[in-house]
Amino acid sequence: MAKVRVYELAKELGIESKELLAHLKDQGEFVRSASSTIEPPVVRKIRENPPATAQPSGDGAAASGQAAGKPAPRPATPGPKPGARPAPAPSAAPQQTPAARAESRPAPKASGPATDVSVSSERPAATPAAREADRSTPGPRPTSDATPAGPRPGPAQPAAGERPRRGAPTPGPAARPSERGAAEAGQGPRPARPGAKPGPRPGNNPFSSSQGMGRERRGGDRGERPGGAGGGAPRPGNNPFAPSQGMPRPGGTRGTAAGPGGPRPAPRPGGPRPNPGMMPERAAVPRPGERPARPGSGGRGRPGAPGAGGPGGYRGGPAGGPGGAAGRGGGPRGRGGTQGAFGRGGGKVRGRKSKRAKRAEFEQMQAPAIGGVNVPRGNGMTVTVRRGASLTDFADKINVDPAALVTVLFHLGEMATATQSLDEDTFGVLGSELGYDIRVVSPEEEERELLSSFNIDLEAEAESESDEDLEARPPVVTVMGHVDHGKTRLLDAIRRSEVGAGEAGGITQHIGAYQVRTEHEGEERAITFIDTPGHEAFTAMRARGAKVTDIAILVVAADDGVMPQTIEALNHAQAADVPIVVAVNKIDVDGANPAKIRQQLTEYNLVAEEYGGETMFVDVSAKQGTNIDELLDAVLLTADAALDLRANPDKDARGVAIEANLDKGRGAVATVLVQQGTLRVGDAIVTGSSHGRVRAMLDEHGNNVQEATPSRPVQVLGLDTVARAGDTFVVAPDDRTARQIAEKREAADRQAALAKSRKRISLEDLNKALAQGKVETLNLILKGDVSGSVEALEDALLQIDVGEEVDLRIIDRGVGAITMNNINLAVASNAIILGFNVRAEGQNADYADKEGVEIRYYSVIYQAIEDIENALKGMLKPEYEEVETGTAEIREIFRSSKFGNVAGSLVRSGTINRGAKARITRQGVVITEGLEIAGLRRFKDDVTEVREGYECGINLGSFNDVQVDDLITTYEMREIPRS
Ligand SMILES: Nc1nc2c(ncn2[C@@H]2O[C@H](COP(=O)(O)OP(=O)(O)OP(=O)(O)O)[C@@H](O)[C@H]2O)c(=O)[nH]1
Repeated sequence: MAKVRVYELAKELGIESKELLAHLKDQGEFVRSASSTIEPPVVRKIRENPPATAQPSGDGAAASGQAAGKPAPRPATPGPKPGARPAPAPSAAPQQTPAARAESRPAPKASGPATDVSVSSERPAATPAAREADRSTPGPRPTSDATPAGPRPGPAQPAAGERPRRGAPTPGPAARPSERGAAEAGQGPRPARPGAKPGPRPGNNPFSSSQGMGRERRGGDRGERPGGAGGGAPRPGNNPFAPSQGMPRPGGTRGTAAGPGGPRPAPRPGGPRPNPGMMPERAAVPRPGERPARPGSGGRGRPGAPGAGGPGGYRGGPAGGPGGAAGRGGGPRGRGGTQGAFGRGGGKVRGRKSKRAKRAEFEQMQAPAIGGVNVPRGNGMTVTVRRGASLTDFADKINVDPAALVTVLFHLGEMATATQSLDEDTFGVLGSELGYDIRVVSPEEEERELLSSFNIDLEAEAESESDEDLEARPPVVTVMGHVDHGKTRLLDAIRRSEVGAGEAGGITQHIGAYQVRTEHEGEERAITFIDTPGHEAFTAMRARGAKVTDIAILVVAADDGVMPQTIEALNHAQAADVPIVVAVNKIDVDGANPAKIRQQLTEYNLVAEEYGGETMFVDVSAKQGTNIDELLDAVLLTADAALDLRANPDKDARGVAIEANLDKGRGAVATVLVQQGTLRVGDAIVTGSSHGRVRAMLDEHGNNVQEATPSRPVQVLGLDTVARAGDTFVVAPDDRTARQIAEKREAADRQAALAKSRKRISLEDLNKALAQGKVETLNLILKGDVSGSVEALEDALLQIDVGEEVDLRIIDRGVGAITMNNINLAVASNAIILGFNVRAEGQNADYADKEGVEIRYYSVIYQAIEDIENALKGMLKPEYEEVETGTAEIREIFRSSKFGNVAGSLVRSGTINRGAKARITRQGVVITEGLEIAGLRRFKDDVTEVREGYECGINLGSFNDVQVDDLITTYEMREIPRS
C-alpha cells in the first residue's frame, strides 16, 4: 500500500495541508512539506484523532462519527450525556468533559492523544469520588432502609480509583482486566448511585468491545437500575445470609432487579452471557465468617474485605460497586433462594471454625509434641491441684485431653491412668516437662479454696475485722505429759476447782472439753481445757490441720522426772509453737524433787523463770489439789504475755470438732470448740463431711445453751453423721450450702485417701527421700508385746551408725497393740511404726493404710535392725510382702480327742483357706505365728475355703492354745519387686 502524503491526508480530513503539516510537526513527525509521505501508523493515528479543526469526512468521518455518536443514544444511560460520562466530582467535571469527548472517539494509540487517553484513564478515578459524592446525596434511592448501606467513601475510594483505570476505554489489554470478570465490570466506575447518572463509562463506547466494558456496562446498567431503582436490589455482599452473593454470578445477573443482576438483558450485542466461569475464583468467595456486610450495611466493605461489596469486595476493589449501591437492603428480597443455592449453602458447607477451635489450633501449633501428642506449654503458669488429684483433674485445669497427658507421662517414664491419683512428685515431673508449676495444695489451702467457692472467705473475714470487732477470749489448754505422771488427775483437780467455785451441778459430763472460771488478779477469767489428756489428741488434731491449743500444760511427775514422752510432748508443743506451762506434779510424794525437773528441762529449752527463763513452772499435787489456782494463774499470765487471744464474736461461728460419737438416743453428737463468731441453736453447720442444723447445744454441766462464743466448747446435736476429731466446722448461710460443702469434703477425702495409698514414707523409699532432702530424720514408733523387747529393740536401733545426713529418732515406744494414737503420731511426724510381735488390727490397720503410714512387723529383733540399717544405707531389699487373706474370730472351742482343739470361728473378713499360713493374736498381741490351717470344716463337711460372714471349725494342727475371742489371721507372702 502506497504511502499517503500529507496533502492527501489533509484533503481526506478536509483540512489544509499546512495545518496538517503543522500538526504533524507538533507531533514530532518528520515531515517537510505537503508532499512528504506519512508512515501508515501515523496516518491511522491522525485519522483516528485528527487535528482539532478537522471535520470528519469520508471513512474517517464514519468511524469517528460512530464513536462520537454512539454513547448518546444509549437507552440505558438515562440522563448523562457522554460528556458527563466520568460523572466527575463537580469541580472536575468541566475540565474533563472535553477530553472525555475526545476520548469517546477512537482512542489513538499514538503518543499525541495519549495525553487524552491518560486523562481519560485518570478520569474514572474521579468517578468514584463523584459517585461517593452522589451517594451521599439523597438520591432516588428508593429504599430508605438501604441508606446506611450507602457506600462509605473511605473504603470505597482507593479501590474505586483503581478499578476504573483498569477499565479505561483504552482498547486492548487495558480493558481486559475488566473483562475478566463480571465482578469488576459490574462494579467498576459506574456510578450506580442515585443522583449519579450513569456516567460515560467506557462501556458506553460501542467500539470498545474489547475494553471489557460490556460486562461493566452490564453491571453498570444493573447497577443503575437498582441504583436508580434503588438499593432494593440485593447486592450480593449485601445479604448477610448469602455470603457468596458477592459474586457477580449469573444468578445475580439475571436476577430481578437484584444487585449486579439488575440486568440489561442484552448489554451488548454479542456480549457474553454471564456464566459461572465469570465468577471469581472460589477462594475469593466470601465466607460466612468473613463477610462484613450486615443487613443494611449496603455491602460497603472495607477494601479488600471479601464479600464486602459485591464484586468490588472480592478484590479489594471499589466497595460499593454495583452491588454496594444497588444491593443494599435488598438482600432478603430478590432471589434469596437462588442466592442461597450458590452462596449460603456453599458457605455453610465450608463451615466456620469457632474462635475456640482456632485458638486451640493456634495453641496446638505452639505446643510441644511429646510422644506424638501436643500439649500446650504452660510457660511457668501455676496450676493448683488438690491432694489426690488425677491427670484428668489437671487436664481439666489446662483444658487438654487427659489421654494426651497419660501419653506424656508415659514418655516421661511414669505410668498412670487418667483417673489415678498422683502424688506431688509425679505432678512435679509432668509440670516441669510441660512448663507448669503444679502446686498440690495443702489441706489448709484446700479448705480455704473449698469454702471460698461457697463465698466463705475466712481470710478476708479476718482481714476485714478491726480491733473494735475483737474481744478477749479464754485460752484453750491441753494437758500433756508422760504416762502416769498425773494428767487425768490434774484435769480432774482443775474440774473440781470449778466445782469448788460454786458452779451448780459441777462438771458432770465428759464432752471432750470444759471451761473453768478462776479469779485472776481480781477478775474472773475463764480457761478452756481439752479434756483428752496426752499429746495424742493434740497430734491427731494437728494431723488434720486443726490448731486448737493455745497453751500446753506439761505435766512432769516430781518423783519420776523427765521421761521420753515428756520430751515427745514437749517437742510436739514446740513444733506447734504453743507456749508451755510446766506442772511439776506429785509434789506430795516423798522423794519428789521439783528442782531436778526444772534442771532437766533446761536441756530442752524450757528454762524456769526463777532460773532466768521464760517458762512458768508450778509445783502441784493433783491428788491433793495443791496449787491448782496457781497453775491457772500461770496459764493466764502466760497467755497474756505471749498471746493475743481475741476473736470476733459477731459473726457466723467457725471452730473445730473436738470429739464426736454416736449416741443411742440423740444420734450423732459432736463437741465443738468455737474459735470465732457465735454458734447458735438453729445454725446450719458443717463439720468435716457431716452437716446439719444445730438442734440443741449442751455445756459441760449438761445444761442447754442457746449460744456459744469464742473458746466455748459445746456439745452439738443435729449433725447427720459422726464428725471426726480435728475437723473444722463453719456455720453456712443455709442447709443447702452446708450439705454441699460436706459433700465436696467427702469427695476430697476420698481422693486424698486414694493418693495416700502411696506411703507417706517407707523404708523402701527412705534412701531416695533422704537424697532428695525430703527427710532428714527417720522417725520411728516402736510397739512390742513386752517392755523388754521394746527396750532391746530401741537400744539396738539407737546403736546403728546412721551417719551425718540422717537423724534416727524413736519418737514413741510402748507395749501393746498398735493403736490409733500411734498411727496419728506417725501421721503427724511422718514416722514408721515397728511392731514387734504386735499388730494393728481392724479399723486401726485400715486407718494406717488410709493415712499411708507404714507399719512393719517383726518377730525377730535383728531383722528389724537389719532392715533399718539397710534402709538407711539404701540397700534394703525386701523380698516378700505379707498379704492378709482372711481373719476369723474364735467364738467357741471344741475339744476333740481326734483333732485336738477345734476353734469354732466366724470369718470376719476375706476367706480362710485350708493350708493357709496363720497367726493368732489376742487383744492385738501376737500369740503365735507360722501356724497352718490344718483342717477347715463347715458343719460336718471338710471344705477348702470359708468366706466372710460364715462360721466354720478351724483346726490348727498341734497348736491348741486357743481362746475364745482370739483372732486367727491367715496370710500369704508375696514377692515384691524393688523399684
Ligand atoms: N501422790 C500422787 N499421786 C498422783 C498425783 N497425780 C496423779 N497421781 C496418781 O498417779 C497415777 C496416774 O495418774 P493419772 O492421772 O492416771 O496419770 P496420767 O498421766 O493421766 O496417766 P495415763 O492416762 O496413763 O497417761 C494415779 O494413780 C494417780 O492417782 C499426785 O499429785 N500425787
